[in-house]
Amino acid sequence: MSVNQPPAGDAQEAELRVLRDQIDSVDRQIHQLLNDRARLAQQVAEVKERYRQGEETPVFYRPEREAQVLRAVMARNEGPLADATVGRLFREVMSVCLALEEPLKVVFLGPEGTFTQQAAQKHFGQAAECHALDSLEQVFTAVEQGEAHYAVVPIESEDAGLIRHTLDLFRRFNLHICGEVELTPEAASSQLNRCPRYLVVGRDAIGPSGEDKTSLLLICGDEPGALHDLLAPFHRRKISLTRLETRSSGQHDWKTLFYIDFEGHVSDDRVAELMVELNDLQVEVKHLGSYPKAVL
Ligand SMILES: O=C(O)C(=O)C[C@]1(C(=O)O)C=C[C@@H](O)C=C1
Repeated sequence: MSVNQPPAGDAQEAELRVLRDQIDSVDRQIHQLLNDRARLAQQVAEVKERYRQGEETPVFYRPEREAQVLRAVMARNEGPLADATVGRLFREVMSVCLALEEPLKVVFLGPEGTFTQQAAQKHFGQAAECHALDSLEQVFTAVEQGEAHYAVVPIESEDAGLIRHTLDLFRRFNLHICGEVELTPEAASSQLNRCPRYLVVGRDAIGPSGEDKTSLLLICGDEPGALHDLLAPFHRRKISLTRLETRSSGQHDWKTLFYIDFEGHVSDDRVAELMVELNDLQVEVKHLGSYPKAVL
C-alpha cells in the first residue's frame, strides 16, 4: 500500500459515514411523519367519538379504508422495495395508528402458533391483540357478545371438517364477514396443496372499497335442479362465482347448504338486484357480508 493513500478501512469508514448521516436524516423525517400520521389518526378517532350514536361505541376499524390505503401504496410503489414489502410496512403503520384509536382484540381458534394466528396477525398487524380460544363456537360467541372485536376463522384449508363447522356457525350467528386473508404458499409451508384462506368476522357491515367480494349462504331442500335454479340469476347477470362450496347436512333442519363467493358489493345495483331475485326463490338466503378483496 502506498504511503500517500489512507488505509482501505478509513476510506470505507469515510464513505459509510456520509451515507449513514443521510440515513439518519431520512430516519428523522420518517419518524416525524409517522408521529404526524399517528396524530391524524387520533383526530379521526375524536371525530368518530363525536358522531357516535347514543351509547354505541364507535367503529374505529374501517377495513374498506385500510384496503384502499394499502392498494394505493402498492400501486404507486416504484421500488426498489417490492410492492408486497411496502404493503406490509404500511399494514404495520396503520395497525399502530388504529391501536392509538382503540387497541383491537381479535380471537381465533387455537392453539397458539397455528396458520390462523398467522392470518390474524397478517390482516390486523402486530399491534392487534390476538387471543386463542378453544373452539370455533367460543370464537363466534366472543364476537357476538362483544368480548372481542373481530374473529379470524378458516374457510378453506386441508381440514374439510373445520370448514363445515365454520359454515354452520355462520348460519347460526348473526355476524358479518368484513375481510378475507390469504396466506401465501411460503407462509403456509409448501406441503399444503392449496393456500389456506380465512375470513374476518365482526358485528358490523362494511361499506364498499371499490374492489369487493360478497359471500352468501343459500340453504335449500334436496330437490333435483336446486343448484341450477340458484345459479341462474348469477348467470343472467354475468356474475362469476369465485367460490362455491356445497355441504349436505347431517342434521334435520336443512338439506343442502351452498356457500357462494362472488365479486361485487351488496350496494352495487347488479348485486342488489341479484339479492332480490334470490330472495324470490324457495331457498333461505343469508348475506354473510360484502368486504374488500384481500390486498396483501
Ligand atoms: O380512516 C380512518 O377511519 C382511520 O381510522 C385511520 C386508519 C389509518 O391509520 O389510516 C386507521 C384505522 C382504520 O382501520 C382505517 C384507517
